Amino acid sequence: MKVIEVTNLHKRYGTHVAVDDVSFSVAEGEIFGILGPNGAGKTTTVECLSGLREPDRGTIKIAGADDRDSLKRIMGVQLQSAELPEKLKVWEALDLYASFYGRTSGDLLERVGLTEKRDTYFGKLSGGQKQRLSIALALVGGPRIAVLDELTTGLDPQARRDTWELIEQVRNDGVTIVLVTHFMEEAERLCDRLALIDAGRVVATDTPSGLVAMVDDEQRLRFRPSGPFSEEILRALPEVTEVSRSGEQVVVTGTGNLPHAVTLALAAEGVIPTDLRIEQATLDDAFLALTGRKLA
Ligand SMILES: Nc1ncnc2c1ncn2[C@@H]1O[C@H](COP(=O)(O)OP(=O)(O)OP(=O)(O)O)[C@@H](O)[C@H]1O
Repeated sequence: MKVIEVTNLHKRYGTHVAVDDVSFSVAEGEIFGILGPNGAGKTTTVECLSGLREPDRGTIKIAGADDRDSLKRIMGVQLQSAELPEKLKVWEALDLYASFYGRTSGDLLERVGLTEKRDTYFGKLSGGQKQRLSIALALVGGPRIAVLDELTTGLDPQARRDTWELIEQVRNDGVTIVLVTHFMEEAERLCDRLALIDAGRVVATDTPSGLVAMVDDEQRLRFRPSGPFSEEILRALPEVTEVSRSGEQVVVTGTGNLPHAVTLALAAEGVIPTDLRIEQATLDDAFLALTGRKLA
């Protein structure tokens, strides 16, 4: 079932078109990503989605939300770099937000792993803890949909991974998630489907693997052979398009079930591919092919 349907969304700031004819839909229970470089129009899109900005044109349908009040109940929003007063304690922030919805914060602190920080000032939290709190604040109204904007920007790799796990837990609890990001790795790891957006336009919408396959299903294998062999045995395989050497390493490019075909052919010669690495095209490659630009 579709819970969000955006059709031909358009938003200008003065003469600058920030969002140009954007359409996508989000199914219940999905983590739907909006991935694109800085300035692509991602934040403007989700601000329109959450009723914080009025679009110039286009329609936005949120299942069950016919007015602003019902939208507020259905959708929880965490906006980019939302700051709280330094001297607000974690529990005070949660209670304050809960009061907006006439609710209590329940076990949210525990769910986001901040129980021990309940009496800590916002200003004393680490980047990752601030982000955990902002997820808790987006969830405090018990929403069916959570919109999370650039959640892991500025976090170290461990804090980023912890936040990803938390987002997955939230989804497992039945919340549909719209995730704005400019990190390819984050989109690949978390999103069921995503819209690639560039200069205000959606350039493609699909699963991460579908987007990559759209561009290129070529893979590259790198390995060190355990002994000498003739490269011709690999060139003869229908899966292989190219074989080259880089020092001691053999690099094989091809399609289909390339790892299986190559290891089998080598095994027949008594050769083991050691330090075997498989490199596949990434979302970055897909973005580059679709827009002529790199994501990062
Ligand atoms: N309030 C505003 N007034 C004027 N221009 C704006 C405003 N907000 C955004 N813009 C411009 O609109 C374009 C889209 O901005 P938006 O913040 O939606 O992009 P984004 O993809 O979220 O980028 P980022 O990842 O950098 O936040 C940018 O060129 C930005 O400079």
